[in-house]
Amino acid sequence: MPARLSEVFRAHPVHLHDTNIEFESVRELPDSHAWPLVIDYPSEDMYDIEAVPIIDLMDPNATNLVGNACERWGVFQVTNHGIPIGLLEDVESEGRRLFQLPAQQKLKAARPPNGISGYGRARINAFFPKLMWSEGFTIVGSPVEDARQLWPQEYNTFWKRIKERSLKNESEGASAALQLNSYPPCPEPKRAMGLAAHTDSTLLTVLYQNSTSGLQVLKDGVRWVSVPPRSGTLVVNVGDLLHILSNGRFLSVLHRAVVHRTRHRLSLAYLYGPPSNIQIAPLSKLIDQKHPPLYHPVTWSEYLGRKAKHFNKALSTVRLCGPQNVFIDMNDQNRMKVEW
Ligand SMILES: C=C1C[C@]23C[C@@]1(O)CC[C@H]2[C@@]12CCC[C@@](C)(C(=O)O1)[C@H]2[C@@H]3C(=O)O
Ligand SMILES: O=C(O)CCC(=O)C(=O)O
Ligand SMILES: [Fe+2]
Repeated sequence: MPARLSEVFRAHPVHLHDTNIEFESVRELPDSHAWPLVIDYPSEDMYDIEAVPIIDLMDPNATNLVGNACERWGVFQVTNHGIPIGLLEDVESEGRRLFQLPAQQKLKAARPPNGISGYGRARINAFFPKLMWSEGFTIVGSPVEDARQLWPQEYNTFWKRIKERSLKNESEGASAALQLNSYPPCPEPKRAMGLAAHTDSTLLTVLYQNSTSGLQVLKDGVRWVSVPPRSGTLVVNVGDLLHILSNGRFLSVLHRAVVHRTRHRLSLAYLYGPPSNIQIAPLSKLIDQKHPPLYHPVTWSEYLGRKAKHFNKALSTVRLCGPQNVFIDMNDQNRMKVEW
């Protein structure tokens, strides 16, 4: 089994870069990118009855609020998080500069089929018959070599800003990936998909979105709820590893990104997990006779391998047999939620 994140996909190559389009110049949605009509596409006259909780991290009750949000939603937004907005805007503008490059230039830093870092489509494209209306750039470790390919003359600006401001590396006790996502304007947004429904494999994902909406989360398995951007606010998603660590008490949230007719959306996802070779198992203090462990121990590396093979069914592949007192978790018919 690979120990480092960068080695995970050697055994799970995906070939995704053979048909690339210049999104900005396309006037009609090509058949390759035409999905069935998007249900719950956000509309001006539709408002959500329930909204994703917004939590002020300086609130004395913040810990409880976070716990409740993780149990009910698997997602919440935070204010007063201490991350300077200027830092996020700097990374956003570097991302914008990258995605504005001509396709041929970006492809010089293409993520190899068996690699983790670089430019390209989200790996999850491999599980769908249609292509997504987005492009991404994944950074694990230093992006210096990719930056050298993208901007041979002045690669320093990009990698210094990204490295100094946003990445922790594996030697500092955690693993993380930074994912820059770009969703160009789309001629037929209701028939396109920016990023299809998925859960993240992380412990937590911290997401910054520019001023254009697009992120939606599935609530109670029945409706897509939009998470509109609010200045200075970050979105936090519960990932599959936290779902396992909490023995199913916290829900990894199914989410997707829809696209817009005229607006270009950018998001930055900080995908945070444990050191890649540390085993994650349900916490012993959550286990008793009424609550037996529901998941096998698994490392992030192993889990990413399962995700690469089974995609949204990965969580059920590490599932042990269920307890007596369960009901089907509406967020995903492949898994179950425990009654607490
Ligand atoms: C560490 C990782 C999590 C991730 C795969 C990756 O290697 C880097 C990109 C991450 C991302 C972002 C978009 C959605 C996602 C499912 C994908 O295909 O790439 C996630 C992966 C994940 O959380 O499993
Ligand atoms: O762009 C978004 O809002 C979602 C991005 C996302 O889900 C991801 O990068 O994993
Ligand atoms: Fe995600």
